[in-house]
Amino acid sequence: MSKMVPVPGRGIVPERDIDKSPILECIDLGIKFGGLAAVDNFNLTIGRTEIAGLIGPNGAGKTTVFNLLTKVYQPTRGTILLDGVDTNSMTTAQVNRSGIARTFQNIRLFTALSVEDNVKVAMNNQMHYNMWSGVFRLPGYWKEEKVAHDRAMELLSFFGMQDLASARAGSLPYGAQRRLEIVRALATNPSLLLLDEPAAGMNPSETADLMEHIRMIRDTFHIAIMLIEHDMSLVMNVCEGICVLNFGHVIAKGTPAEIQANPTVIEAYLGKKKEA
Ligand SMILES: Nc1ncnc2c1ncn2[C@@H]1O[C@H](COP(=O)(O)OP(=O)(O)OP(=O)(O)O)[C@@H](O)[C@H]1O
Repeated sequence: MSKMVPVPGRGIVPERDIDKSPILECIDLGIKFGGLAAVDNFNLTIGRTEIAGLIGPNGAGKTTVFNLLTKVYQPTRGTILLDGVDTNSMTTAQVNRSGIARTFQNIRLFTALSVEDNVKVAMNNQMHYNMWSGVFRLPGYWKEEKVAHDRAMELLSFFGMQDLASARAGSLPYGAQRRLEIVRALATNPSLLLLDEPAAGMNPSETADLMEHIRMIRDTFHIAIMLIEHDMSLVMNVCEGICVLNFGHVIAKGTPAEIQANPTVIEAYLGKKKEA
């Protein structure tokens, strides 16, 4: 884990990312549903290869932040800069092509398709053969198919899932389905990977394996990862910077050690958790 250092205007940044511009900047981001400000005055900067955590009690606004970043929701106010580019006018698909991929709290796979096809469908935004090549199975189609197959197998191997390539996605055990979701997100070639409760429903050994893979993703693909997670041991072990939300507001930002020692956080979140 790289040392976190304070940089004026950017908060704390992993030392290795200091000379690189941030991958994500949220400036005064907010959204209202009716009268409720689900997220308000949200400011956060994420370094190019940072593993960042977004935590907070149930209903704090964490998933809403992911929905704003991926343009499922249009912000009521504020700006999102992805690699320095304002995403205001972008659709969800455009944001994905520009570099943000996500997984969901509830698994969303094509359960009737094979594991490999699930990955290939995710790659679709990068396939270049035209319709006629596909319909008539022309050489361009087969060439792209080979590239897609090789890439899918490479990504599946990363998670040790290559032998499951032809299995039906819906037949996989729960933990493997969660890993496949991450593979599908990686297949879109993101520069920022958003993971919404990746350890939910996993047993302790699967969670430990996931932690290892989150670090490996960062080190292999050199991308940033932002994760929402209720499993505090995972968050405190893998995240370099942590942002804490409560009732839609950022109540703390800092390193795992700073967050664990922050009285406001303990009162709002960790303290409550311990009492439960
Ligand atoms: N589409 C919507 N319409 C109205 N209210 C919404 C909508 N989406 C979210 N909210 C509200 O915004 C608040 C934040 O919800 P959100 O799902 O972002 O919380 P969360 O921190 O992800 O919670 P959890 O940990 O339980 O998943 C909640 O009060 C929720 O009811």
